[in-house]
Amino acid sequence: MADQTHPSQPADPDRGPVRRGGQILSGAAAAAPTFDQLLLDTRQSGMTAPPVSDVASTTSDAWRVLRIQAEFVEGFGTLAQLGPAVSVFGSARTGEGTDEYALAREVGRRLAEAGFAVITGGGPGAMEAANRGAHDVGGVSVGLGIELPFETGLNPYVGIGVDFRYFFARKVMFLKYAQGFIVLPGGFGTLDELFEALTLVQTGTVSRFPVVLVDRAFWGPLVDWIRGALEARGMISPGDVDLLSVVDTAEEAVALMAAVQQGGRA
Ligand SMILES: CC(C)=CCNc1ncnc2c1ncn2[C@@H]1O[C@H](COP(=O)(O)O)[C@@H](O)[C@H]1O
Repeated sequence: MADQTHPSQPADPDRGPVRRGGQILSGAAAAAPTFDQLLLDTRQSGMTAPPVSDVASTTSDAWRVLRIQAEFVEGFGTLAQLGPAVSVFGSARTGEGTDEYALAREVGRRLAEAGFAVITGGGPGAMEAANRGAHDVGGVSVGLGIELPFETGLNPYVGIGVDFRYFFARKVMFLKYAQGFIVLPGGFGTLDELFEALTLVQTGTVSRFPVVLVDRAFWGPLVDWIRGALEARGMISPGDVDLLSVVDTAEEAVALMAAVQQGGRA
């Protein structure tokens, strides 16, 4: 079978310690699958899907629902009192010292200065920078961490942190406790978070929810493709693309959030 190992997901069981659920794990414990893998990755060797008749495995999937439920309870409990907040997404690989990092940090700072809590995925890169910006000015800095098969952990600028085992539970929190999304340049994870929000706004599941893309040069080709392919071929309605705002600066992005918060158009 072809090696499908992702460069950022070392499969070596002898790798160094990893941090999961607030614990430092090493050796066999570090190599053990995450809860999300056990639930979803039934094709990987050692985690084969049970035959339908395997009552014990089927029951264990059912029991997993209780753990999932506990995750929602913890998230709701921690975030219920947050006040106005904006979720900021962007690449986990954005390096300190780059323009993208500075932009994310400025977004975090300006959001905090405007009275918003800053919610991120709690990881490195743009997430760290946005948390850091909020932290710089004494703002509320939230990290919703995710257990991953390789080393991760909440960045040091997270003030309120919740560690999730299931991606889907964590995604509910990004939406439920935010007044809008600011999306910085990023990869698959960022696109996933962006398109989930857009689908919910498009279908009217959430309303008055601004989705702001920062960096025209980066996002412009995607917006052009949405217009030229999705809209042109009738896959979305005319005007759906306007659910996205595209700006170049942190100042513009935060001003849009503040305007919607004060009763303007999303
Ligand atoms: C160096 C590395 C890959 C670390 C991964 N550590 C992570 N920690 C927390 N959230 C993450 C991580 N990777 C991806 N995400 C989620 O996916 C988005 C970034 O994914 P990407 O780098 O654009 O695709 C983030 O907004 C975050 O919610």
